[in-house]
Amino acid sequence: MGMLIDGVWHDVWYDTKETRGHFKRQESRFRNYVTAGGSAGPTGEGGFKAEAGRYHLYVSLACPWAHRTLIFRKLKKLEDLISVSIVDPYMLENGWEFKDRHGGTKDDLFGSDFLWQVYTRADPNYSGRVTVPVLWDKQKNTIVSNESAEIIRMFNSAFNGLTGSTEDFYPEELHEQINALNAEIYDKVNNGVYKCGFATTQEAYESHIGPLFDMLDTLEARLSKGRYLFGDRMTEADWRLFTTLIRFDPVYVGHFKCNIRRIADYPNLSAYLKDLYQHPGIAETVDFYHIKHHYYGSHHTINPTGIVPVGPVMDLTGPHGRG
Ligand SMILES: N[C@@H](CCC(=O)N[C@@H](CS)C(=O)NCC(=O)O)C(=O)O
Repeated sequence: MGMLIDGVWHDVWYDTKETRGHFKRQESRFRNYVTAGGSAGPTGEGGFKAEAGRYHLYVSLACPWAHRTLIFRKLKKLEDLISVSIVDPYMLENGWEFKDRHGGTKDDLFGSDFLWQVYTRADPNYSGRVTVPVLWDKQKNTIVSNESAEIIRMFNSAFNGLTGSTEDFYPEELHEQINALNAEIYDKVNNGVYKCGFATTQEAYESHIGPLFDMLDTLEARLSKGRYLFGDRMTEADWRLFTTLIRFDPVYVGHFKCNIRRIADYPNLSAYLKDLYQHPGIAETVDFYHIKHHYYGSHHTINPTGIVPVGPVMDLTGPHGRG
């Protein structure tokens, strides 16, 4: 674990001293958008036109944020258009690495050993964390974006003319409602589990675990009324929630101490999780080896022995009853 300071790698853990034990996630730095015609998106610069073979995605199969982008690449039929490299599950003193083992790959573009070398290719003086996912432009030789929430929106619509896939997971009429629900789920659930797990004081941990489970209770009730978060309509909000739910019982309950209840204890959330897992193509994007080995094996401040628990037994393939 570490970060780049003026283009030089430093091995440092998250600093929670100034925040009284609270984990604060850093804002993503590269914020351009790929668009159908290459015009600028809501942030960043223009010039990133949707083209087959032009973009490359760097992901971790362990990371819930990167997982969103792999799901959208699958749902929107982008696999032949956008290539992928997968980092090693373990993120240690050199940060994310390319090791070509356990289903991880080498850096297919540059043969780098470490992901930070991809960041310094885009900006030799980059300062900040070196995170996945990264969307790379092979033409301009730079990073388009390292913000998953924005990458999935590009995937949702920018390439439609090339793929013919017009399914819309961010429909215009629901923009406001989706944004509002995303914000709450992000704060209390997606990032909430990290705030519990990376807290370094009892007080900080306890201040985040209540809101996390209150929100899961709210979502449990909401999912008793409709198949998806917005009734019959599957949206990006479902997929953003999915990547946290699928990691919850195997990792967040134990490793991040989010153990008031398991997802398995919530009838609607657990059936909803199964339903999404069984959606065509999705199970292939879920890799429990990477998920478990990454968290339990990379965070030595939390799990010094690095031992990866064998359980839990999960039933994701049985009937979900939500059709
Ligand atoms: N806001 C970013 C967050 C990405 C993120 O934090 N990824 C984690 C992995 S789950 C990471 O790469 N962490 C490395 C670090 O913080 O040094 C996004 O959603 O794309």
